[in-house]
Amino acid sequence: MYGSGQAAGTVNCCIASAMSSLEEPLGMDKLPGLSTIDLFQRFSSNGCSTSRGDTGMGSCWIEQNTSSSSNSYEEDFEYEQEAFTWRHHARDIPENDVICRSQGRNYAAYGNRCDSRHLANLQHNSYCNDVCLQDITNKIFRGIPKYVKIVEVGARDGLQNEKNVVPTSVKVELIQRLLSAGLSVVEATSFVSPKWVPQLADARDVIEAFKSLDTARLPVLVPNLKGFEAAVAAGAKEIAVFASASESFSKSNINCTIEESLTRYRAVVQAATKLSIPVRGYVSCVIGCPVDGMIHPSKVAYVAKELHDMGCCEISLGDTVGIGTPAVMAVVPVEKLAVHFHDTYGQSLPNILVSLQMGISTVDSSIAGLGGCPYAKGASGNVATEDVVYMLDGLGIKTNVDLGKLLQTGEFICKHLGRPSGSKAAVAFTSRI
Ligand SMILES: CC(C)(COP(=O)([O-])OP(=O)([O-])OC[C@H]1O[C@@H](n2cnc3c(N)ncnc32)[C@H](O)[C@@H]1OP(=O)([O-])[O-])[C@@H](O)C(=O)NCCC(=O)NCCSC(=O)C[C@@](C)(O)CC(=O)[O-]
Repeated sequence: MYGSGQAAGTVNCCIASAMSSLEEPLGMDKLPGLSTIDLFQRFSSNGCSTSRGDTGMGSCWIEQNTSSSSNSYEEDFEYEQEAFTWRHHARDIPENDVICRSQGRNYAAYGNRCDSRHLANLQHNSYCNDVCLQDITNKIFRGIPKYVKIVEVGARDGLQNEKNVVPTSVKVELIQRLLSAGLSVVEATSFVSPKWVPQLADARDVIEAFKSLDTARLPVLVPNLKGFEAAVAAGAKEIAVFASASESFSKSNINCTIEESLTRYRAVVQAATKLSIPVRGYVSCVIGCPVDGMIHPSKVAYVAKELHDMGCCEISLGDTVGIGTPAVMAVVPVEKLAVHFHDTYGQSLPNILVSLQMGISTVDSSIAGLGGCPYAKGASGNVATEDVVYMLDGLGIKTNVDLGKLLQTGEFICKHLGRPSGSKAAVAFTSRI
């Protein structure tokens, strides 16, 4: 049995509409049964009640004191000193001032536009009793990690699908900004065939730009020994190999079978181990494949185990959690697992929540929700890093990422690409400003 154990009992909103990270919608019968109403009723009976008819995630107003609904910004301001809130009130805010709140912290940007200087000086006023917040979080999301490592994949996964070539200088600045926003791992590029992914043909130049930056963790994708050697020559200190749980996707993505890819990766991991270079392993299409349809969890577990056994220190799953992940957890320690969601059906955040409940504490995401795989038709961008950080902030989970700087970074790359952000949080903050 899979998909019913670990996730049961708490986060249901995630489950109701969970779908494949790439294409396949999953039936309700495949998902753990949970009850939102039950969750919130139980929660309310513990001294907190929901008001204003909000019960949805992200807009849950949980009162600690009885309070009538207030109509002014000042009232909300005072009220929130004692309230746990995921709801953001913007009533009666002075015209040119923007108050953006997250988990009892106010990010205040003064002025009538999203100016980087203003965002850089965001005021962090702690209105919320952290202890209470943690207590509430613990009740709802029992076992949820206190810290989540975000692996930012925007510069690689996000850009690889871009038709117009992004100049190397823009890629380098994007990576610099992501690092300065506090992201500890920024996947920088891929050493793949430039015929297959022309956008990343400048991989060497991108990595060389960071050669002197010893502390930055900038893993790169390599599909074979040739890519590995080029990556090492350029100065890469961490790599990732990428296998698939779907035969068809493996062929279309790296032009070989799953077994052939594992043989290649064994050689790569062996070479990397000799140089003490850590290797991350990806498993793509772990639920659905646009061509092969549903993928059996045992296949996912097999590929994940092979990658783990050959020496990959972390396995990132493109998974709809609740189905495939438990099968993998039986063969790979949970602390070595990461989740990697494309937001094709808008289910990434709830899926991440369920992943956290299962004990996973590494989440891949992409700035401004950029991305999509050129060899997975229909797969949209990754879950936006801004949205992940906003949600984790709201849950009181540490990421060490500065949301203000992240928003600026998203603005920077979207401006360059000439398109709006794929991050809901970024759009919301910008529309207020
Ligand atoms: C794997 C190959 C190279 C096989 O491609 P192939 O055509 O089968 O390779 P080949 O060995 O026959 O060589 C053909 C040519 O490519 C060259 N070549 C061979 N290897 C390299 C290399 N490393 N770097 C540069 N050049 C290379 C090689 O030297 C030769 O050059 P030529 O003699 O014709 O001039 C190709 O299929 C490829 O590069 N695929 C990469 C596709 C890719 O990057 N996809 C996106 C990443 S995966 C992803 O996004 C999913 C993930 C990870 O995010 C998780 C998720 O979302 O689920």
